[in-house]
Amino acid sequence: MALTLRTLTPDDLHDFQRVVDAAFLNDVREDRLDRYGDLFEPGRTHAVFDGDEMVGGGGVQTREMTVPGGGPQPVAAVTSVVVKPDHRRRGVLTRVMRGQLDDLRDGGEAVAALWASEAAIYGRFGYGLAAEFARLSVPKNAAFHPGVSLGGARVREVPRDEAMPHMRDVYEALRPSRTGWLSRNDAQWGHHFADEEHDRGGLSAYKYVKHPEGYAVYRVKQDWQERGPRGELHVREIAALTPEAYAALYRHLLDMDLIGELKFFTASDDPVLHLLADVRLALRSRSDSLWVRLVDVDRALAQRRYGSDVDVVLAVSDGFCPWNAGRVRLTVKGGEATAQRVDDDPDVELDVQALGAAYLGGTRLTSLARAQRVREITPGSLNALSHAFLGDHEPHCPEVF
Ligand SMILES: CC(=O)SCCNC(=O)CCNC(=O)[C@H](O)C(C)(C)COP(=O)(O)OP(=O)(O)OC[C@H]1O[C@@H](n2cnc3c(N)ncnc32)[C@H](O)[C@@H]1OP(=O)(O)O
Repeated sequence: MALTLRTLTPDDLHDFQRVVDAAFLNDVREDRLDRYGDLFEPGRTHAVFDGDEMVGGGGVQTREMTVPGGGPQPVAAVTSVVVKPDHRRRGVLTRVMRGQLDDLRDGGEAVAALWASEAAIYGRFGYGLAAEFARLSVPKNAAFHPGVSLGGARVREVPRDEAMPHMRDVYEALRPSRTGWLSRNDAQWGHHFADEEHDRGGLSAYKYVKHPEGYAVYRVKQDWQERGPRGELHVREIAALTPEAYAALYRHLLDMDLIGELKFFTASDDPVLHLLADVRLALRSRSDSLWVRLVDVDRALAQRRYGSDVDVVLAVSDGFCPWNAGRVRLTVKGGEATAQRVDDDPDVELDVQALGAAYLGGTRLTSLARAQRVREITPGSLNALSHAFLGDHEPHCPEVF
């Protein structure tokens, strides 16, 4: 099989959408081929061809992602990585990853990030598990601890048209300080809150809650049982500028009549757990969310800030992007970092995958060392480095892209 790789032209977008549908086992809807067109950037979307047939591909969205202390920074948001079911395990994905990362090296973003459909796929390409999300389920009427203030502002259910501009303002105000949050253009806002019948998975249309300092968006699954209604309220997104607004929005959702339970996915350190008087009422599980790849280790390391001063030489290995391999001195003074290539003896040895995992401050380098993914050479250097990488909150990406 002679495989070739190239980026798309706008004329290829329908074919690419068909490959996406085939790969994700979706029904191909010819009338909906334009639907995601504005999410793909043809010049940044690679496709692999077997002769004339497009058999796989993968895209990059040009976005920003907030990094610890460094605010929003450019990120290559990798999306729609797909191979047709009859062309798998023949290296098509590997060709796409090669093309993407080579292009990024050439003046692109220093960091790439993605959500993985399966967790075993991307480690080999240098992506590390950088963030987790929590799945929470909280019963209706769960009480808050007695010190909680809901403030005095009114919470209102409003139409989508009224909610959207307010949501965008709140999101933008929060984004610079929320590690893992992404910039969203109009198309991405529209896609994230797409609300046609088949987007709903059997649930209601979105309902929008507005607080002067926050918002929540949810769907409902009705469930009329013999003992009374036990509907499910699925929170799509909740964001608030103040603790009072946050508590008021949750109180509104938790006290909704006809509902038995609130279900949502959120940051693994979501304060909602600590709002509850009885934390065990919240059933919770965690899973991987963002996978991060440092495309240019030196630039990426200098792009974020750190929690404490440190001066260590890292011996970095990188099998897939060998330009990153070598010794880098990371020096942090007052939170600001420089990363310079040196010949000095290394203090810590690690793979680029481990650096990607630690990058957002959500995965401790000390844990990675216990998992034999990081090796301390100079005693004490690992603890110092691990501590410096931690952020003041867990990274979270509220949007699967
Ligand atoms: C960011 C995102 O878009 S995530 C979405 C990813 N896409 C999907 O899940 C859609 C369904 N799956 C697919 O389209 C394909 O199976 C893909 C894209 C996951 C893999 O594509 P392939 O062309 O089969 O991968 P390729 O042949 O290049 O495999 C490279 C290596 O990864 C391994 N690999 C590929 N897919 C998987 C997987 N799902 N689980 C574990 N290992 C995998 C291969 O075994 C191979 O290993 P080797 O180098 O040791 O031989």
